[in-house]
Amino acid sequence: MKRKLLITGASGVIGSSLYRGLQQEYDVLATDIEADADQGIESLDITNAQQIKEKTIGMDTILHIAWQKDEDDFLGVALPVNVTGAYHLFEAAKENGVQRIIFASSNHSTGFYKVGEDIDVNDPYRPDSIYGLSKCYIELLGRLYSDQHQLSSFNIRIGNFPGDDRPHSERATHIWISERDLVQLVKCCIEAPADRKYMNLYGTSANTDNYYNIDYLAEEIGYRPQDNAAELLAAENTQKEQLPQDETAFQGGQHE
Ligand SMILES: NC(=O)c1ccc[n+]([C@@H]2O[C@H](COP(=O)([O-])OP(=O)(O)OC[C@H]3O[C@@H](n4cnc5c(N)ncnc54)[C@H](O)[C@@H]3O)[C@@H](O)[C@H]2O)c1
Ligand SMILES: O=C(O)[C@H]1O[C@@H](O)[C@H](O)[C@@H](O)[C@@H]1O
Repeated sequence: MKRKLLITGASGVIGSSLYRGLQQEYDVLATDIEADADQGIESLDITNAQQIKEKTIGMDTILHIAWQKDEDDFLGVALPVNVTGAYHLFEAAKENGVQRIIFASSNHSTGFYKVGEDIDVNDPYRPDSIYGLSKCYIELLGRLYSDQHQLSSFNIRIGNFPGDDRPHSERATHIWISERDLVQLVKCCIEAPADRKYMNLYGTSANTDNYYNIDYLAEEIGYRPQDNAAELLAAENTQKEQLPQDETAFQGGQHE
């Protein structure tokens, strides 16, 4: 029987790619705040605890992608929508015996490390914004629920996924992830053994000069990225120098 997968934020840039890429293999319930009957996307607002309780019944895995763009407005958006929504989701998952939540976290949870600094996925958080900080909070919500309850929690710190499958800045070439690599990575997270209770990982393609070491993911969860931003640019004769440069010294750079 196919695994039952709930996707939140399925109409967005990342959500729609993942919905497309995963719907053959899994029994997907695709949701977003805006329903889209033509695409098979049902309405689910992550701030509505009751709706979340209903939609998580019988699910094996939740792919939590929904996010209201917050422009670093903690009190107005990040806290009441994104943080609160994640809390409702973890609570409902616990009550309904969901096995794993995979959360679309971000490189901005550690974006204040300097360019050139080698960082490991277990290094301390260094959010570069209120946005990044709320990602840290939700990652730790996952840590708590995995330690305290039967829930497994995976946080993918996604690099840069612009939607047209190519990097648009010099900075992006260090953290870019292609659509097929992201789909593969999420499948690896879904299929990782059930006793793997908690995992943080960076989600990028196999970019030359990647900011993060992701090689160990091949052995740990079977992730073997096929794409590389530098090779893609070389194939189309674009030099990195021709792309917009980021003057900040921090890995999180400008919010693109
Ligand atoms: N695109 C990237 O480069 C990137 C990188 C790192 C992390 N992320 C994370 O991935 C996720 C998706 O990013 P995206 O680029 O696809 O953004 P997006 O804005 O295209 O998608 C977000 C989706 O969430 C939905 N949404 C908003 N409020 C909602 C609510 N209250 N309830 C349910 N759904 C709601 C929106 O309608 C939208 O379809 C976000 O959590 C983002 O932080 C994205
Ligand atoms: O760092 C980046 O490029 C990306 O980071 C993600 O967290 C944001 O959701 C996305 O809008 C940015 O483009």
